[in-house]
Amino acid sequence: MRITDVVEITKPIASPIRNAYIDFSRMTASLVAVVTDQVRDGRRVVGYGFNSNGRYGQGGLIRERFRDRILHAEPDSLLADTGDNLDPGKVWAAMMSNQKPGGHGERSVAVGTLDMAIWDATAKIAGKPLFRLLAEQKGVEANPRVFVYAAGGYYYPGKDNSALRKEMRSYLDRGYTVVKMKIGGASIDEDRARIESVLQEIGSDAQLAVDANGRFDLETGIAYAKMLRDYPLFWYEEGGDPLDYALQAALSEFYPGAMATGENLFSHQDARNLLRYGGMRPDRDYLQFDCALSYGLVEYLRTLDVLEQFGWSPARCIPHGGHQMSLNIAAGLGLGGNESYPDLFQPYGGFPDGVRVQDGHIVMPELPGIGFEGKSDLIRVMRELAE
Ligand SMILES: O=C([O-])CC(=O)C(=O)O
Ligand SMILES: [Mg+2]
Repeated sequence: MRITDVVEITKPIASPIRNAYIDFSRMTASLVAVVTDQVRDGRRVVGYGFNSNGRYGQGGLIRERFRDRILHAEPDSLLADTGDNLDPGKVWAAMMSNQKPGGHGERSVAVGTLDMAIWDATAKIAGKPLFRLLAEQKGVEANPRVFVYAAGGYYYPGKDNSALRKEMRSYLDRGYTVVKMKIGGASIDEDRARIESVLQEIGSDAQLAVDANGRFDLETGIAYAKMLRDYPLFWYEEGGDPLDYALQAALSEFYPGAMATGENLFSHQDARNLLRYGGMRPDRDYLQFDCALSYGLVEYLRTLDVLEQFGWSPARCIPHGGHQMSLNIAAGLGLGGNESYPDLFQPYGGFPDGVRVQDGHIVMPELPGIGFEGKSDLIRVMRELAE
């Protein structure tokens, strides 16, 4: 068997929203297809992938570098020892040949996008949902019921606190028990008023997480920590620059509640440095590494090994990104849950049709691969690319 083609298209996922750092008015994402010569249920096996929001499409890197490394590799060198399926680890090694270590830049997004498609193809060839395949490989029991929380609460032209409350209420109406909003894109007094307004709205029906998107310097991060600790929040996310581990450690001295970070760390080495130097607390904090931005699941498995080495449970991981790939990892390998953007970044995010959030959880359907075929608006754009 072999991979016969790798195709990429860069698609807009623009919206008028803004966090504390960027707006999404020109945001794009790469959609990729990895075409194989295999046929299952009368259809050619094609694996699909896309990168999460926030880092733009990676068409240049995918088309000019990584695609060729896959297609020029000796086909048998990409296969499992059984010879009847791909080995995602070997495809990963082919993509990363002749790459220096460190300085991860955005090549990790290009590789993560392709890696998603390779795992999709691999699980489809095996005829199983990816989460079942992962649990089997690891020798653990899969749990198809996954915690999800609703991320939104962006700054938006003309959006006042009543619109923010209405947005959060709509997430509760859709079954979520944790909601997230942005902070750091307004004054601290305004943000306090926004938080109080949302807390009043959700009452005891749900909990609130807040996300500063890495905006704060140490002084501002501490000022926010002191303000935020007045409230029973689910977590305080990404206060300062993602690579400033000393800042993260200092913030935790001022914030006794749960903190979350990691969506902008793109390698297991960066993850390890966060655990070494970031003062993160394994009994309460959350890690948000997103495989689609950070060299894919082959690398995420290394990151999970690092966690284990440092005494962290995979249950402390709730990845960024809101895609079905991380849902599979959560269900297969026991992560604590996954992000979800109920109203944003469609058709890429979200769940297969018919999956409903109940009591803050979804149940994974038994679809071969990642499950894209179960989401009609998504599989339509995927098939336009390669079938
Ligand atoms: O606004 C963004 O870039 C997305 C983000 O941080 C999140 O989902 O946690
Ligand atoms: Mg975030």
